Amino acid sequence: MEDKEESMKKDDGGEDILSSIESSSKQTRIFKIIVIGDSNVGKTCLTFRFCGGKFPEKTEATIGVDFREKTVDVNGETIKLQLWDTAGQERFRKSMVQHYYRNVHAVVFVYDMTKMNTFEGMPTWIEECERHSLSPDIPRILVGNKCDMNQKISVATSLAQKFADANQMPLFETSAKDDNEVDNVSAIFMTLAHKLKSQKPMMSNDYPVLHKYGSKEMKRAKVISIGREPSSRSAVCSRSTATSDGTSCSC
Ligand SMILES: Nc1nc2c(ncn2[C@@H]2O[C@H](COP(=O)(O)OP(=O)(O)OP(=O)(O)O)[C@@H](O)[C@H]2O)c(=O)[nH]1
Repeated sequence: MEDKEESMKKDDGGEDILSSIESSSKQTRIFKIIVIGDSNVGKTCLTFRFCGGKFPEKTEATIGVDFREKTVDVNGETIKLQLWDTAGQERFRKSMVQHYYRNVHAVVFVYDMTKMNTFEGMPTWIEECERHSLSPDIPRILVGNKCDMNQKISVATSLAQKFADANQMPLFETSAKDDNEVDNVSAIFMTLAHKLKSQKPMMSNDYPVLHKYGSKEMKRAKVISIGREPSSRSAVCSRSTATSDGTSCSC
């Protein structure tokens, strides 16, 4: 004879309830990572490379924020990284800045290895984080981008490493453009994912910002062209590398 409880499950939809309780307890954790730095350093290209797997053929200056997500596996747990690719240009940031810094779990600071002024701007970006009350304890990573342009590098690794050490963050030197650097680009975000895994969860239905500034609003906030052409340079990075544990070395 069929067990009474078992028959109730089937008759009154008990099985569905049980499985929905089970699946909600396994909800994917979501972590918000902001990517900041001066205009033109390659923030959009880095996030696109990580989430879309390739270098975008054409990019335009970001207005407000652009938004990408990637689901990754960290030691058997599926977590979602929500990347906020912010505008570098002051005039395109103003109205959105408050939103960037809300509920942030990690920060990626990006400079262009061929432009010293973008590296010199790093303290200002750190100060902006502090001004918006970001805890100094949240994981942060310093990224030197465009290492493929090895003839034009103006920010020495030793200098960047010193700055990274002084600010207690790992340094990655990489290229969003160079296909050989794809693993290093992933390593930036996977390093953060590993650090974040041990942190307090943010469940998908606890996260209104995802919906408000996600799919809908982000599409609207997307970019207009200011006529920037994609770079025509192509080079093989012989310079640097980053490893998944967040270290950086010169080769
Ligand atoms: N050579 C080279 N060019 C790159 C690399 N990453 C980005 N670029 C180029 O740099 C320019 C700016 O890239 P974006 O990703 O739009 O820069 P951004 O930091 O998002 O700029 P804003 O949206 O204005 O803040 C584009 O022409 C890209 O093609 C790289 O790794 N190597």
